[in-house]
Amino acid sequence: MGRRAKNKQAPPQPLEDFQNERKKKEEKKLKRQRSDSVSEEKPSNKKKTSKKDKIKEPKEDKKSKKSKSTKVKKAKEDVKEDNLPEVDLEALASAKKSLFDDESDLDNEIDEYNEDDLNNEFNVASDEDSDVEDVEVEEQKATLFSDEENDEDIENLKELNELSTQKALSMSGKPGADSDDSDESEDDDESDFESAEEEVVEENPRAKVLPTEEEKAKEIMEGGGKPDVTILRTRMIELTKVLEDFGNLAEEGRSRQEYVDQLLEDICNYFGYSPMLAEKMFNLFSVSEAMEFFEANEISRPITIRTNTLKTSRRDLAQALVNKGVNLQPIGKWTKVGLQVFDSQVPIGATPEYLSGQYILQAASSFLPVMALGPQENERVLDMAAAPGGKTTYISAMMKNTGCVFANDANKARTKSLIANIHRLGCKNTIVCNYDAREFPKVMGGFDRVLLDAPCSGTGVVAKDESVKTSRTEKDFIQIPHLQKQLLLSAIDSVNANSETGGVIVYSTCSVAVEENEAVVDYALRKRPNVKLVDTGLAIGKEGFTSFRGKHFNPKVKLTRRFYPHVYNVDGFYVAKFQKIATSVHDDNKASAAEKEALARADEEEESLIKGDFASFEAEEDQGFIEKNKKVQSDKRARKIRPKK
Ligand SMILES: C[S@@+](CC[C@H](N)C(=O)[O-])C[C@H]1O[C@@H](n2cnc3c(N)ncnc32)[C@H](O)[C@@H]1O
Repeated sequence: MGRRAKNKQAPPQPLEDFQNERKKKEEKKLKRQRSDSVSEEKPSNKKKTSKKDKIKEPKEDKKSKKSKSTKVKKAKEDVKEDNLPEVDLEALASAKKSLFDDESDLDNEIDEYNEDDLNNEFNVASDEDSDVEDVEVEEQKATLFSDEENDEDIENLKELNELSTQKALSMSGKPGADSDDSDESEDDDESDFESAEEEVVEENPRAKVLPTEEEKAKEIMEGGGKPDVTILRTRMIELTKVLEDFGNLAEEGRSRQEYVDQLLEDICNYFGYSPMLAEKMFNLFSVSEAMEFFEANEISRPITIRTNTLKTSRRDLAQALVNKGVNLQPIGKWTKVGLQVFDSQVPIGATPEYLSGQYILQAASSFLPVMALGPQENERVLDMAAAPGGKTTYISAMMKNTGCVFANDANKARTKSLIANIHRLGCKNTIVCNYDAREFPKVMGGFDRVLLDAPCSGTGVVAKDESVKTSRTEKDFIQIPHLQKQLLLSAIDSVNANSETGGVIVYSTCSVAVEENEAVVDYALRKRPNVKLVDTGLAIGKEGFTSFRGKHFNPKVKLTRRFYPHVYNVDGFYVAKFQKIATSVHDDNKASAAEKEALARADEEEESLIKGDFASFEAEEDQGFIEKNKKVQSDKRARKIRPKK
C-alpha cells in the first residue's frame, strides 16, 4: 500500500534552490529548538504551538480546523473526513520539527525514465502548435547564451522559460498565464501557517500516543481491513515528536523501543514497506530525518538530461529545446552538462535533438560516479557493469572520443540498449563486451581507471521502482554485497597501479544500505591494502559512515559520499573513490569468476567463523591475543604487496 503522490504539481525546484531552502529550514529548526529549550526553562502548562506542531490539513478543510488542538485525540476525531487526497503532502510538509520538512512542490507524475511515459507526459501540445512563435520569445533567444556559459546565461534561460510557460498556458487556455499560481498558493499557505503560530493550546506533554491492541484492532475494522491513512499519518507525527524528545514527551513507564516499534509498524502500513526494509532504512537516520527520507521516496525526482558534449554544447542544446517549447534549467552549479526539464510541448524522448544523440535522459545522481572517476583523454578505461550505458557514454564524452572505453555487462540482453546508446551518442572510442566482470583481470587488466557501478538492491531508487519496498529480503542484503565485494576486488586488480594519469577505481551503487556501501568498501580495504580511499572531489554528498550499529569501518570510509533524495533531490546513491598505490600478486590473478566465487564463499565462511570464535574476546585479558593476531595478519598482507615503482 504505497502512498504515492498522484497529483501533478508545480515544476520541481533546481537542486540549488532545493538545498538553499533546506538549509534555511534547518536554521529555522535550530532556532525553534533553541527557543523551545529556553521556554522549557519557564514552567507552564500552556504551550504555544509553532506552525510545525500543527498538522496541516488538506486545503478545503484547513481553515475550519485552525482553532483545533493538536492532541492525538482530536486528530483521531478528524479522521472522519473522507475526501482526503491519497497523499496529503501539505499535511506532511508542515508536521513537527523537520518531519516531512520539505514544503516544495517536487512532485511530478513520471516514475521512471521510460521514454514512452515521458513522451506521453510531455506531449501536451502538438508540434504544429509549437511552430507559433512568440515574438518576445524569439528576441530573447537571440541573446540566450553568450560564448562562455555563465550565470547570466542561466538568468536568460530562466526568463525565456517563463515566457515559454506563459505562452504554453495561454495556448492551452489555462488560467494563470499572467500570474504565478504557485506563488499565490504559497502565500496562502504561509498566511495559514503564520496564524497557526499565534495559536495557544493547552497540551499535555505526555499525551497518550501509543495505541492499545484493542484500539489498533478497532482502527483496522473501521478502516475496512487496514488502518486509516490519516490516523497513521497523525500518529507517525506524534511518535516522531515523542522519540525526538523522549525524556519530556514519553508516557511514564513506556520504553523507547515501544515507540520505535509502533512507528515502524505505521511506516510499513502507510508507505508500504516490508518490516525488514522499513527498519533497515529507519536505522540510517535520526527519527525525523528518516521520515523525510520515506516521504521523499514517494515523490519522483525531477526529469534531467545530460548534454552529449561529443555533439553539442549545453548552451546550444538548451536553446534548441527551448525553441521547441521545452521548459528547462541547468541542474545546479555542480554540473556543466545537466539540464532539468520542467515540462515540454514535445515528446522529450523523441525530439530530433534526442534522436541525433545530442542528449541522454539520465538521472542527475548518475553523473556523480563518472565525475568522481574523472577519465582523461587517451586513457584506457573499464566500465565493468555498463548497461544501458548512461555512464559509459559520459566517460566517452569526457575523453573526447579518444583512448578506449571497455563497456562490459554480464547481461547480454542489456548490452543491446548499451550498444544503441553508444551508437546514438556517437561514441567511437568504445568497445562493448559481455563477461561476468569477476573474469577481470583475467580477460584484460592494466586499465588507467575502472568504474564499478555495481548491481545493487536499488534502495536509493524506491521513487522509481516501488517494488523494492516489498521485494527485497534479508538474503538479498547478504547475497548482493557478496557479489559486490568480489566485483570490487576484480576492479581493483584490473587497474594499473603505475598508470601515469590514473590508477583510479570508483565504486558506486544506487543503494543506501550500509551492507552494500561502506561494508563493501571496508572489505576491499582489508583485502587489498594496495589501495587507499581518496576524496571523490564531488561538491555535494554526505560523508560515509565510519561506524554503524556496532560495526566499525576504516576511518577513511568517511571520504566516501552518500546522496539522499530528501537532501539533494536526487536518487539515493553512494560513491567511493580509490587510488591504487601499489601492485599486488592479485593483479596477475588468472582465476575465473567461478573460482573467485568459491574462494569468496570459503573466505566469508572463515570470516564469520573467526568472528564467532572471537565473540568472547571482549574481555581485557584477551586484548593481547587480538593485537598479536592483527599484527600477524598485517605482516602477511605487507609481504604480498609490491611497492609502486
Ligand atoms: C546499476 S546497473 C549499471 C548501470 C550502468 N552503469 C549505467 O549507468 O547505465 C548494474 C549492471 O550490472 C550488471 N551486472 C550484474 N552482475 C554483473 C556481473 N557479475 N558482471 C558484470 N555486470 C553485471 C547488470 O546487468 C546491470 O546492467
